[in-house]
Amino acid sequence: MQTTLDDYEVIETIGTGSYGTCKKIRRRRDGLILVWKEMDYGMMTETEKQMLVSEVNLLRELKSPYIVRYYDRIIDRTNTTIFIIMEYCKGGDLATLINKCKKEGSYLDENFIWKILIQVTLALKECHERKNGKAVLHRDLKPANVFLDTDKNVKLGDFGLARVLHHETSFANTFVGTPFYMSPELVNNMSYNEKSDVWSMGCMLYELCALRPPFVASNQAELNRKIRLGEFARIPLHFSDDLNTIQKKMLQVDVSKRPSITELLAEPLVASRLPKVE
Ligand SMILES: CN(C)CCCNS(=O)(=O)c1cccc(Nc2nc(OCC3CCCCC3)c3[nH]cnc3n2)c1
Repeated sequence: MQTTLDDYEVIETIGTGSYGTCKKIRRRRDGLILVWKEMDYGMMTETEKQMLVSEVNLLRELKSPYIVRYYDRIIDRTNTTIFIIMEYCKGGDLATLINKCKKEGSYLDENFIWKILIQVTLALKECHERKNGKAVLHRDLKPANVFLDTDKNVKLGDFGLARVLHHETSFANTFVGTPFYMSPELVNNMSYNEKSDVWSMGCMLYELCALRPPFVASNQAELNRKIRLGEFARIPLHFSDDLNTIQKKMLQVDVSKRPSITELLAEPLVASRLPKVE
């Protein structure tokens, strides 16, 4: 049934993303804690609004324990705002966790990093499997978009929203952060594909270990050059050769040599760590 804003009570603002504000809310009827993301569609063209509607409809279909659960959407026409209601992830995002480790001068636990790798890969598998012919590519995989629940299980968030925002006219597109995770094919203006998400995941895995991205530069041209070259130092020696091996496979500049999600899940180092299907 269609819910209204009155069915929820705002607890606090969690933060502001590239598309709008994220608030922690409580569903009045049962006290369930959720979040909503407010997006002002007032400035969007008809095409962008259509894209937003289709992205939200795709979000509804993504059902995986490793993807932030979509609950509902409320459209407030008077303020041209759409509220997308989703599962609240108590553990926060990985960007916050990485910054905490940097400050403390400590590394993340290797087993925790493997767990993140496995769960993000399973989340992407769910998305890449064609949903009635449409694969949902994340396009904006980064630590700030990976959340943790109470048991420190991964919850991939903000799916699809990235695509709406990468549309030329959208305001957000002009002020997004440095694209450290941009794949070589994107740098070379080729099309984004499923293996581009694997590249971004390789960059994220590197950053979880080294507490900095594999390619760093002070400007876009320099960053593009480094990404095209694809050279980076080994992850810290603190981490195993196994983790280093799998991480290097994901950062293959040549797309044909880079594993797909399915090939990644078949890698012995990964397959041996997959949750047993109950
Ligand atoms: C901007 N950073 C400093 C983060 C500040 C805020 N800390 S934090 O690490 O995200 C944090 C702290 C505690 C709980 C949660 N839970 C949470 N957050 C979401 O989005 C956060 C939002 C994403 C866009 C940018 C602003 C923040 C969710 N989306 C769907 N479920 C969500 N659950 C997040």
